[in-house]
Amino acid sequence: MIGLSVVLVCRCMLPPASDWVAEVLVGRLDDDVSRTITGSLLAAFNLSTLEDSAVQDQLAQARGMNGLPVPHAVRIAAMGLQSRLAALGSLILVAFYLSWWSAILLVAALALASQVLAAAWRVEFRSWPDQAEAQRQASYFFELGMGEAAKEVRVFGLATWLRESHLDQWMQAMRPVWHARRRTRIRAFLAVIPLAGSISAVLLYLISQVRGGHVDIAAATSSAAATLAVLAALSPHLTVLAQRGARTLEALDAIPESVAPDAAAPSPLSQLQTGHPHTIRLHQVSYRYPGQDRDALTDLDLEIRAGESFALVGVNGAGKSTLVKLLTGMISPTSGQITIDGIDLARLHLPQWHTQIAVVMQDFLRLPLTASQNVAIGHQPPHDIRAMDQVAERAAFDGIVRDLPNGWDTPLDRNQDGGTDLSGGQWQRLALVRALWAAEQGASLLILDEPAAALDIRAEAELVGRFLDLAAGLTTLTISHRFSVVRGADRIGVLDGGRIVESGTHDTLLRLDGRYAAMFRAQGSLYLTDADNPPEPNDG
Ligand SMILES: Nc1ncnc2c1ncn2[C@@H]1O[C@H](COP(=O)(O)OP(=O)(O)OP(=O)(O)O)[C@@H](O)[C@H]1O
Repeated sequence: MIGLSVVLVCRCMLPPASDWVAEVLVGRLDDDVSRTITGSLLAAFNLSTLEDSAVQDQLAQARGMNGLPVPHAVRIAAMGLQSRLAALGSLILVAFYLSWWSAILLVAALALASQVLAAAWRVEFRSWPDQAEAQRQASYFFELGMGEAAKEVRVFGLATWLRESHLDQWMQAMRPVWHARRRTRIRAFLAVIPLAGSISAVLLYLISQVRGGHVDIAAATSSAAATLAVLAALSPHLTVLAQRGARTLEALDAIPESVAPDAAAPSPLSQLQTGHPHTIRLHQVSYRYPGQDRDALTDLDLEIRAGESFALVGVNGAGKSTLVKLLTGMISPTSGQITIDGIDLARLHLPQWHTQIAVVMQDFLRLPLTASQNVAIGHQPPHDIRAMDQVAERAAFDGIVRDLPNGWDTPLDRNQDGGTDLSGGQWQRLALVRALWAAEQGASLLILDEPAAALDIRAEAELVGRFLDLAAGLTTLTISHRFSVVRGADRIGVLDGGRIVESGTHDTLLRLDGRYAAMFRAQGSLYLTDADNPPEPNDG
């Protein structure tokens, strides 16, 4: 009797106890999972790793897209454990009140049904990982319509196309799963027949025992309830799901290695001398994006001298932004070498290199933070806001700050209390102020990649000119399609077919009458048709 009481008490206590343990574990795992995924992603300096579709699939698996998120798996494992222990309790009751052979028959039938059903579930789950790409695509189409492209999608009437593309990818992902599900349902149905037969046989035996007076009514009631409760233990999907969770855990474990192999600093690291402008050399540098069949840059030789303002021009797709990504260490050359003051960039500690760079990209950051935080991002915030005022004044941003409801402390985000937004051109000015602020903090290489394309041509030329004056003495790399912006640089390089095909001052290149001169004339002739924009080429 004591043994039985223990079994009953354990059965009652088990669910809350295992739920509690599971929740404690889930709390810890949730934290670990998000730290591993976001931590690894943010630690990855190499953008090509993040763009790699194999890494994308692995990330999707680690998030549980094709299996089960790890925390859910823990809850499911706890439920599986509960149902097994509950079944064990029921079987002990059957063995005690009725007969050992009844319990053994139920165990055998339960094990058989569980095996067959688990195999059926496995077939279905095996079809999931192959669908990672299609599922990602489906989510992409959905998010495109909801996120940054929401305006264009609607204006261009792309909603139907997006919906159909989303559905198409989703069906492509789900069809094999549904097919596997249909195939396994019949097997699952057949698997429960022996179990149902065994339960019926035990119940019939129980009735015969009651009629024969061998079992009293209390024992009969307990046995009947326990026999039927065995069915509740038939939960093989819980086991299989928990196993899927274990696979998710494996994918999660592999992430730091595959996403951010570059996060571990190369050894031995070289120390860059700071406090002066740097000379950058590219020696026979080639770069090919993963999965592409041709180079974006080929055997590129280039020297940007310390303190020089260098400008790069080239048609769309010539490789200008790729060069910026290489110089900032976001991608590594497929072959060749980049050196900074003679030190291989691959051997520099990237965070240290980044303190030396101020960059204004085409798609620069717009953060939902205050104006001053947006300027100081990545560098020291001002101890005294007057220092930032001075930088803003030099970049003609002071008027914009004055017009903000709360000056530098205004959140540049309409969703926040007292927040506002800037126009595209004002944001670009802010990005330039950010670069100047970085220079104040010690950055000595300024990279401007189409720095003010949202401004009109005169405002851009005026702003970039002013910016380059302020940055005099630092090494600057300016990329622009506008000749009014690049013509003032110490040296201009023309990038074509992945190589620098011409370089020199504006005047030298015009005299050369090559690619630069042709592009300059072409742009000039366009402006000649616009009475509001004075022609520039003739005065070069
Ligand atoms: N993430 C990427 N994956 C694959 N190919 C890419 C990727 N980014 C750029 N490319 C390709 O590399 C080449 C160089 O692109 P890049 O963006 O460097 O040109 P760009 O000179 O900056 O062009 P633009 O003037 O239009 O900004 C192009 O052929 C482009 O299609």
